[in-house]
Amino acid sequence: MATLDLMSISKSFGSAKVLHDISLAINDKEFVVFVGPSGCGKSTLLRIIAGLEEATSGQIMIGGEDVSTAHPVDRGISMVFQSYALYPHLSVYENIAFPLRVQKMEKAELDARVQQAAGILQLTDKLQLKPGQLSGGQRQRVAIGRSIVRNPKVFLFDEPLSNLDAALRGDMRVELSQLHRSLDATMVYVTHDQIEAMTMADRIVVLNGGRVEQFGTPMELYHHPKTKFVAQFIGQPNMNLIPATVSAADPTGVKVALSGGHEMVLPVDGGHISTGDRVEVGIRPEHVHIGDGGFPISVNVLERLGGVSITYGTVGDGVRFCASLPGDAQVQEGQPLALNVSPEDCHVFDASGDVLRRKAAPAIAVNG
Ligand SMILES: Nc1ncnc2c1ncn2[C@@H]1O[C@H](COP(=O)(O)OP(=O)(O)OP(=O)(O)O)[C@@H](O)[C@H]1O
Repeated sequence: MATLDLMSISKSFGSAKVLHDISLAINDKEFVVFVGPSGCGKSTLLRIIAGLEEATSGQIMIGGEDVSTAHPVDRGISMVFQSYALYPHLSVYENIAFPLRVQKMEKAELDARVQQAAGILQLTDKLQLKPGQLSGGQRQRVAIGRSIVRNPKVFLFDEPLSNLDAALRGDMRVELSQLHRSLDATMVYVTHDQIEAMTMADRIVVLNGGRVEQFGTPMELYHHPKTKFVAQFIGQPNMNLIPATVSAADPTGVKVALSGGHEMVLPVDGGHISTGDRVEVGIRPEHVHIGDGGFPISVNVLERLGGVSITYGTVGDGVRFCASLPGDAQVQEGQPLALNVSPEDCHVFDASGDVLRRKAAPAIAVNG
């Protein structure tokens, strides 16, 4: 069992506190992605798990065993870095075999493990080449191979795809997901790319300023973001945020006037807000459709991508708005448009950026 438990991990560099009381319980065989903007502490947290950095306080358990003070090689982890860190003068075979040579593993066992890793990573016919003769994606696979042969309890990946071009990154995302399935291993993966997080993770940890904003499945984060930060970080194109003023609120719903005056009743818990409060209404670009009675948007730029038409414009007092409409949508640059959205698809954020809990039942009181 390779569970990974982080218990109240904090980290300071001098007087700068970069991780604040992080607790996470990662399941055996789970693929967890740490995602967040530059400087939010993702790499530091991964390095603390690896034992390359010491936590200021807190505990790390791998497979139920406290490894907080264990040496990196004794933690049962293996880390793949952004820079592949291959030895240029050694063959692919010797690069993959390297950690086993250090362990002085017996030759037959070593060869079996290298051949098995090479098979999984489709490197069997590349074993005699030098890293300089490989593509970027193949080099990263060699680095992963070196990780696999050690049979770790937990794989750690620190932005392993960021040196690859976009097309190759897409291919490698699929390969890594397949690798996770075939190895059935616990994996923790750091990236600032929300698409990598959404496509590969069983669960995502969104970090912001050294704190966990939310920990959940990709779809939980997409459908039920707890904060404005998560809402805007997850989903492509980004969620729109329209400033609005509350005209009625109670625990069953809120009535708001969007910037520009369009009124909506939204089924969220307005128990702690009052008439006159300023909120923001979050609407995903893919949740709007053209229709009478909707809120008006003036269209500035239209990108016809074939299947969809990405429509950029403004709402109310110049609030930028992006709509993802059907490829053949009747839209023209410079023309006004009315967009409808189902109230159930709207998110409402209070002044501190926290979401107002959505109600399962339709709003009654403020509807009446
Ligand atoms: N050795 C160090 N000494 C001092 N400050 C550090 C050190 N390592 C990291 N930091 C600081 O800790 C914070 C978190 O850094 P970290 O590298 O973990 O962020 P990150 O989320 O991985 O960012 P990126 O995506 O840019 O790599 C940053 O403010 C960084 O400047």
